[in-house]
Amino acid sequence: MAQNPWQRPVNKNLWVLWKLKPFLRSRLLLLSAYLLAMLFSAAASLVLPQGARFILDKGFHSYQALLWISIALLLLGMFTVAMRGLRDGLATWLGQGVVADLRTAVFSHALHLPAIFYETFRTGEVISRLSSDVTILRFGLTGVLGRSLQSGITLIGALVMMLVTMPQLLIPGLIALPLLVFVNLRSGRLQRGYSRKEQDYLADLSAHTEESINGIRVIQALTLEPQTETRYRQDIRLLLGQVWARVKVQSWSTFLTGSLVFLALSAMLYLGGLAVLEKQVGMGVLAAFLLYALMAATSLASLGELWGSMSRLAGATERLLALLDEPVEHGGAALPDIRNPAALKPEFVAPDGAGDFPATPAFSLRYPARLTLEHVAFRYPSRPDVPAITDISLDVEPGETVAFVGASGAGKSTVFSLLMRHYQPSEGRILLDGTAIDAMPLRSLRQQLAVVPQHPVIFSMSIAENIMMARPDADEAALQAAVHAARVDEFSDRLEARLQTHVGEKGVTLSGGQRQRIAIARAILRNPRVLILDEATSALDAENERLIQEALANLTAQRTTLVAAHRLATIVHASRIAVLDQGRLIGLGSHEDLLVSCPTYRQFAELQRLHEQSSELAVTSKKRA
Ligand SMILES: Nc1ncnc2c1ncn2[C@@H]1O[C@H](COP(=O)(O)OP(=O)(O)OP(=O)(O)O)[C@@H](O)[C@H]1O
Repeated sequence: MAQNPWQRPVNKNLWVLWKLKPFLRSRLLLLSAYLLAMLFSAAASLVLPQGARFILDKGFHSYQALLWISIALLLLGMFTVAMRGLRDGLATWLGQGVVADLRTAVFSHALHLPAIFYETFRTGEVISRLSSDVTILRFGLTGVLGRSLQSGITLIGALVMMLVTMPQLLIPGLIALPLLVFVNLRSGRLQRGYSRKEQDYLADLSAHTEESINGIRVIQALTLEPQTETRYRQDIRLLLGQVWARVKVQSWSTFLTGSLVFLALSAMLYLGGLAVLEKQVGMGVLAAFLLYALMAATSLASLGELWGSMSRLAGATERLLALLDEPVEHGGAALPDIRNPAALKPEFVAPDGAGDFPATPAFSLRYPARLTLEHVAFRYPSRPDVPAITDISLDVEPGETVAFVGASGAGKSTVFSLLMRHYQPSEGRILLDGTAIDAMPLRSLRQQLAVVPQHPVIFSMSIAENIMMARPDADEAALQAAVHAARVDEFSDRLEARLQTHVGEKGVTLSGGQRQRIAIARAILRNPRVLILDEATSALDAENERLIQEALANLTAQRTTLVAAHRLATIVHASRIAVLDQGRLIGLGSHEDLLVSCPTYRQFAELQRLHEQSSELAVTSKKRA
């Protein structure tokens, strides 16, 4: 995994902006039109002071001259504002387009980042980069392209015109110029540092906000509101500290550059006034010179701003591009090539293995898979000294159901994660029909599997949409069949909008068991070759579990199934049972065999029987009461 951008060395220069070049490449025509509009706009504003010079020196000689010069000035002014409008419009279009592409690239990339990335990188941080850094980029880029770039050209033009008009008056300007450049460079550098930290603190704040709002029920239940509020206040204080530091530098810089500019302008006015009094030049020439000087000063101020915003832009760009540098899942879908933004269009995204397996597989054309684990060992990257799985070998026949049994933390879910290729085994390999899963396109592999997890993730949409995610083009009959088989209709029929009922964020309006039923319906609809049930019925009551077990029995009969379960009722139906203990496979066989050969299993079965008996007793006495 690449270095966590959180700890990346701070980029000290603006070259990072050069990396945005690929995003401009696909917009060369727009870029050329923008550059032309900007050049015309700069040239036209540089001609305007000449109009003032003519009016003052020649305009008062005759009525006709005054009229013609005024008309010429009007036309020039209109041309200038037209070019300016065009420049701003094109700049916005260009800037927004670049940012939209970059944002899409980062989001697509985030979709393909491996599990380990999300273990070390807070989701709130990713969201903050995609929101606040993108906002900085959006406004910054549009501003830089809109005004500031032209300022550079105008500054050079104004200096040349000043040199041509009254070279001797340039001296105060030439004295002030290096000082102005120094102040701007210094403040730009300081602002960049503060701005980067500001964004880091903002990301921290977003991450904490997200964590707190997501865990609001736990916070309220543990009455942690005051501590959470204190942490939030601390985050805000840190953030404001950086903002204040940056604003202080910004204000000082504005004050110093403004003072220097006025000093230089006053000196020019005085020296120029002396030349007019001594009749060396006309009023018009001095007026034109002063207008150029003013133009140069405002351009310089604008360039100062450009330096500041380029610094902020560099920080935001660096943070976004850092995400793009993170390696994606091994064998993951083809990534959008940032050098080719055309690749960001949907048809280019994730073509990997798409043809290997149809998205809507007709089950009759399929066959159950053979699954083989060969000396598989694994340690979580975030905990490399503790083995999670040690030397597991297992051959699961096509259509067989193998139940994984073991204490909490024995490694059941880890085996499933390895099978889904969320992680790579540290040793050994996993084969599907004799092919190492590493060698398969990730998409093909995952299209053949379906997992019903212990804690299903439900999205903020309707029940039907949540189920259809498993197979977006399934027809109504298939949906209804899955809904019925998973007993979703048992609760959806009681809701006013039935399957169209919106379930709220993360399915908050549903019970744990109802969420599990939706997840089971997804798996039924997906119709996979290998079904993984990771304590899929743990949140169901006995009655519903019995009903769903029937549906699951139909489902598992036709495919290879791996089950992690605690309840004996589920386990005894499996063809074989794999007993795990601290990541090792310590027993494999039927329920009856293991009762004889595996003391750990015997103990487990005994405990389960006692547990189930006491649950039944509790239910019976509750019913009696
Ligand atoms: N993301 C992770 N990073 C580091 N260690 C992990 C991670 N996930 C699980 N582990 C560790 O790996 C071991 C196996 O965990 P696993 O979740 O596979 O157990 P399990 O048998 O499924 O447990 P349960 O029945 O409680 O779900 C445990 O010691 C656990 O702490």
